[in-house]
Amino acid sequence: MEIIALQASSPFQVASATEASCTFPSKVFRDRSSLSCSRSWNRIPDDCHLSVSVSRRPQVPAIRCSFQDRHPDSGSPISIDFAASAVQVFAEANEADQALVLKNKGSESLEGLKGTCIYLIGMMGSGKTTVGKLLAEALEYEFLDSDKLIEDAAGGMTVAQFFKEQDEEKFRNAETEVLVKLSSTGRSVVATGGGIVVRPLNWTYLRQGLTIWLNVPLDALAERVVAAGTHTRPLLGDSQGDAAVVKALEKLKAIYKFRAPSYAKADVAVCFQELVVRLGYEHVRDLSPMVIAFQMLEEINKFYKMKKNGAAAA
Ligand SMILES: Nc1ncnc2c1ncn2[C@@H]1O[C@H](COP(=O)(O)OP(=O)(O)O)[C@@H](O)[C@H]1O
Ligand SMILES: O=C(O)C1=C[C@@H](OP(=O)(O)O)[C@@H](O)[C@H](O)C1
Repeated sequence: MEIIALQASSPFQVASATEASCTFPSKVFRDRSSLSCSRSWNRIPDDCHLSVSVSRRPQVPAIRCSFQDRHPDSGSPISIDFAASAVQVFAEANEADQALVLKNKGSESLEGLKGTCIYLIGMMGSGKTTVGKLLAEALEYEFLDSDKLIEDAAGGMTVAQFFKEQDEEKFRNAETEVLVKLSSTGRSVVATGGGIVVRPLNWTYLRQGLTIWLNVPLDALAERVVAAGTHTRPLLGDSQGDAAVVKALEKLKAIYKFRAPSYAKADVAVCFQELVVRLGYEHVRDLSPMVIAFQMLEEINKFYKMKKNGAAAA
């Protein structure tokens, strides 16, 4: 049997509970880490369609399956091993299984975290609050929202009122004060305000916890914040009507340009665009909060594993 490294392959797609398929080579498999191919052949026919049976066990971090057939041209035997990444398996599981897996995964992460606070950072609308709540539940951590803590400290004044009646500088001072208090706590997932990263002083406190950046494409953010109403996010102004998404996107672009290097300082990042490609989805809106929370836990575990290996090697 001729064995040649596979050059082009496609996203591994789970079609149903028991069927998965992979079509060569019309689509390019972009995430090589989640596909391993033990054997291949020298010319892959354009229309070669491979079907495999998959054991669906979401509790298992990754599934492997193998496929055996004959090469359509030469008739020689072929054998291919696939491995789907953990998030691919998770994304295909039903909600009840996902809840269970998230809980198990959360328990696994506790060993590395050792009670460390988690600070979620990212642009406004990136899902820090939505996903943060799920993450806190999985870890049995407390969920806190820095905007909410600022509002409470200001006697219930909303963030939007704060910007209107005082100014951004005073809001940022209040934000730092909240962060100072938070830095002496543990076992919390904190959804921070999108602008917390710009003050270098804030990093002194953020660094006492684990920072996770939710890296979401700006066009998806613009859609979300307009759907939620831009009046709640004073830096975007009040964009309404047909051009609202376009206007919000322009503002987000300007803000992001300035902040991107600060977000990139996070210990861990979850890149939504990468996740979309890996899962073979069309759009960021296809990523459920559960899938994002799962991927966060994956990244947290990876981070502490690398840290442990680094310490052992030193
Ligand atoms: N994965 C997601 N899928 C769909 N909608 C989402 C997702 N994450 C967040 N949202 C929606 O986007 C808006 C902003 O989310 P939120 O969690 O408040 O962001 P942040 O706290 O980062 O500002 C909310 O209306 C929320 O329901
Ligand atoms: O990006 C920012 O500067 C801000 C984001 C908001 O929080 P969210 O990121 O939770 O929307 C809030 O703190 C305030 O409107 C300022």
